[in-house]
Amino acid sequence: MNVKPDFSKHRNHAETAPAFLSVWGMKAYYGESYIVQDISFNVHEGEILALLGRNGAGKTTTLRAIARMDTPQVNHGEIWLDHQPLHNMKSHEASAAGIGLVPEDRCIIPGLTVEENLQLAQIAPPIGWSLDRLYELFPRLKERRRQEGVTLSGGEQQMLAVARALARDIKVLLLDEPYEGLAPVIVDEIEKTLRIIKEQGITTILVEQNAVRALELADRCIILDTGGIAFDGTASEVLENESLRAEYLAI
Ligand SMILES: Nc1ncnc2c1ncn2[C@@H]1O[C@H](COP(=O)(O)OP(=O)(O)OP(=O)(O)O)[C@@H](O)[C@H]1O
Repeated sequence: MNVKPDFSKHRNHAETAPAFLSVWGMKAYYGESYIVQDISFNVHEGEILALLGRNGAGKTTTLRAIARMDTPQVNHGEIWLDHQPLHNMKSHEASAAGIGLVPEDRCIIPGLTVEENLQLAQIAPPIGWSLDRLYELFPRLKERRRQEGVTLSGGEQQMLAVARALARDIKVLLLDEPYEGLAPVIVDEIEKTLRIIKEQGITTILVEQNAVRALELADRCIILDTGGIAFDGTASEVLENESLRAEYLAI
């Protein structure tokens, strides 16, 4: 008999803990396609949450919904950030409220230097870290500040994308596959930076295909499976649970 493991006992965190970022009953669609299917979860202030799951599980869609991008359409549920109702906001308002989305394609602006990319992020309030503070965190960006952003290496572009998010006054960093296509030594460097960002009190949601690396960094983990939450618990619970990893993460 093939008995499917039951991880549902882990699903109750969203109902019990006080939240900094809270997603409740969120349903997200691309046109007629029902992608994120009534999910609820909490993120606590200062923690790193790994949002994991197979290809197509709905991770990027969830990040985009929280950031209030034009797509997907969220037609049910609530999203609260530090007592502010994100579900009533457009993306620029969510950004002003403290959401910093770093998309998978990094979106470095062509024709602008590293420094101009950072300055552009600070053209309107709320302004976050100063250029000096950003360059202290990312010395490589300081070395290359006069270089056109799109000519940086993949790792450097990822650093620039994260720095650009921090250049605004954010409360939550949403990172979509920051390790994608990067050599392990560069992943080490970015991971180190994310630990420093955490020490500065910023809350992070990390979507990553490299589940082991993400779990080593994260405090908590949510696993999505076909648009629903299959697991909500600590990162170490996932690392220690072989059947859970095999079932949803293929690791
Ligand atoms: N713009 C879109 N229009 C229609 N369907 C979309 C769109 N973007 C994503 N989808 C669909 O939504 C589902 C979830 O996609 P999503 O990108 O959120 O998954 P994911 O978990 O981030 O996957 P991956 O790890 O492969 O990036 C997929 O079936 C995908 O084909």
